[in-house]
Amino acid sequence: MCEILKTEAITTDSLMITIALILYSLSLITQAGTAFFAFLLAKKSPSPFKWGWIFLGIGLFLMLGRRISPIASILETSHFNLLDSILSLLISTALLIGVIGIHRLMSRINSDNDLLIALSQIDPLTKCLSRTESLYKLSNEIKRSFRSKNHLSILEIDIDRFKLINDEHGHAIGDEVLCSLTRSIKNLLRVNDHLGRIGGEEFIVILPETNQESASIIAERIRKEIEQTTNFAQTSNRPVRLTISIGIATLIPIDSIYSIDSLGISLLKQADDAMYRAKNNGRNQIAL
Ligand SMILES: Nc1nc2c(ncn2[C@@H]2O[C@H](COP(=O)(O)OP(=O)(O)OP(=O)(O)O)[C@@H](O)[C@H]2O)c(=O)[nH]1
Repeated sequence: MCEILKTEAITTDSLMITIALILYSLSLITQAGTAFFAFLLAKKSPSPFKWGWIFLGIGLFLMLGRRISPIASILETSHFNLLDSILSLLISTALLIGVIGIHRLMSRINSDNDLLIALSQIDPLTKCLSRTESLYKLSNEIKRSFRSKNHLSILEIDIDRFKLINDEHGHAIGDEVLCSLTRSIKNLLRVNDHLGRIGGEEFIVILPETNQESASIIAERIRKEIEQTTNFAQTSNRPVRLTISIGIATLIPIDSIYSIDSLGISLLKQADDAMYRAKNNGRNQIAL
């Protein structure tokens, strides 16, 4: 009888030892996997986050000793603590879930960030460049013009009597007209040119490596195309036609005492003054 009880106790003990060993091993594998995952994320992440992941990975890696020592102790002495093995697995699992959670949160923040950057660069209605991005592109092109010693031209385009279009057809049709006009202008530009909306019905075209003569030819081509288009609003029951006035300004890249920002502002002012001259001379024309 005593012998049977002793055998049963030994069997139960071996089972418990096996369970504890399995739990500690699972905990070890989970934590090693988490450390490996953190190193993998470090490789893919940009600088500020990279170091966070590296230190987390190193911490998890060093803590593997805490998972290995109970396994070694059981194998050496057959002493085990079932509760500790359960806790060990719970801690490793919690660490893995935590790392996955932080990774998902950071991916979300990154994609929201990308969206915000895209929104600040693109005009939400017409999908051409926003005013901020247009001015940024302009200062970059001014720098490039000085480096390459090539002329740079800009066009300021303003729709003539756009208020009348809004009043006659409604604001929604007015918005459709702005979108169609953007598409029409884009179709006439080269891939290196930039088109941006800098005001309600005011656009800028940045023409790199373009002198005043070429800029006038491009401006006239755009003006003519818009004048000849028979309808800018497909959803309107009456066709919407329009004309535009264009002011042209050209930068000649000779040594200047002015900063890039002042040159950009002055170029915009020249184009704006030219555009108002075109308006004052009767609209539907280009002016230098
Ligand atoms: N539909 C629509 N209209 C806009 C938008 N932004 C500005 N506008 C309108 O554009 C019109 C601009 O009017 P004005 O500045 O008087 O100029 P205009 O009527 O085009 O006349 P000129 O420029 O002198 O030829 C206003 O009626 C604004 O409400 C927009 O995003 N959508």
